[in-house]
Amino acid sequence: MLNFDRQRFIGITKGAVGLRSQIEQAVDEITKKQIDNVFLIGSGGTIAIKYPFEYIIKTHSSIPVYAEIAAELLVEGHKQLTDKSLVITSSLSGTTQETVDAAKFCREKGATVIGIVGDATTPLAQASDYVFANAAANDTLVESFHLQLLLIVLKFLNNRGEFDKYALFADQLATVPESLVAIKEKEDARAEAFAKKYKDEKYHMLVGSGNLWGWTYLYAMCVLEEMQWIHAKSIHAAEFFHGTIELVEKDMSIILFKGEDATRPLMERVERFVTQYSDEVTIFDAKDYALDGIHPEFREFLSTVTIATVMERVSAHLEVQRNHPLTTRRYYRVVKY
Ligand SMILES: O=P(O)(O)OC[C@H]1O[C@](O)(CO)[C@@H](O)[C@@H]1O
Repeated sequence: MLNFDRQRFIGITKGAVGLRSQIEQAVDEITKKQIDNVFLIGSGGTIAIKYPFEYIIKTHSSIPVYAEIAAELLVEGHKQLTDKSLVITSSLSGTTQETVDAAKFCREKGATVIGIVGDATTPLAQASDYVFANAAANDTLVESFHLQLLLIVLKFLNNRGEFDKYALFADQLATVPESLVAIKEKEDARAEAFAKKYKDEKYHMLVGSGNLWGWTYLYAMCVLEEMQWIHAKSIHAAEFFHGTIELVEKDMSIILFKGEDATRPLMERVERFVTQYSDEVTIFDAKDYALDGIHPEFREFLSTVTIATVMERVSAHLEVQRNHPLTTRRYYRVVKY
């Protein structure tokens, strides 16, 4: 496969699931603190990868959960943030200033801070009470962070008596790295065809919901806009009919990310509409991807990793077809703002 190193990918994803015992030990300690609420904090891609966990906690637990953008939290504060809050934050570089500052702010309030990083010596790690480190890069960060977050969040719900199948789930998670490679292999030709067809497309609408809303926001902003300089809008399937609908044209590129959670009918409603009025609808459906070691009832938790692993193939081909490296920036960390 184009620009893909199997061994590196397996090493990173196995590194994430291999943190299981460290995560369980930390979560057991944290649970003893009688946590009242959970804050999921990040910036850009790292808040986007938290949104599925806001969804998972809302739909599986009675504990209040808040997904907060780091810079916004810093200026407005949060009355629910206390010494009984569990804060989960992440930064691959460990140096994104507003994320690091938000972790420090939460710690000053007495909250317990978990930091997920690529390197345990970075500022976010130093600002956290519990650190999970797994080296990754932009092409693997969603898989790495999502797998760790699944272990953290579902173990926490297990300790609260809200997810009794955690041990089985965590055992089965170990099979995911190999499945993801097989999914990439299956989808690579389709990803290449998409990149060839849409390399000069000026605008894409991306629609997602539930577990995949964060991914939809991430792919539009952090990949198409940031890494490819292509205009893109992320639209929640439930909101599609409340505005965006009026822009649909026969030649409008519309990308649908379909997951396997309770919100799937919202995506099906959008699909029925857009396939009638646009000839350029591309569907990436988590249901199409085999996860042999995973019990069907756990599949909804993995939509983000399967879709992200496929879209990494799309990004790899877009970069080549458009002759625009995914790493090129003209402003981000280049100029001051
Ligand atoms: O994970 P880090 O190193 O904090 O980087 C966050 C940055 O990376 C991105 O997620 C993608 O480049 C941006 O949206 C965000 O600003």
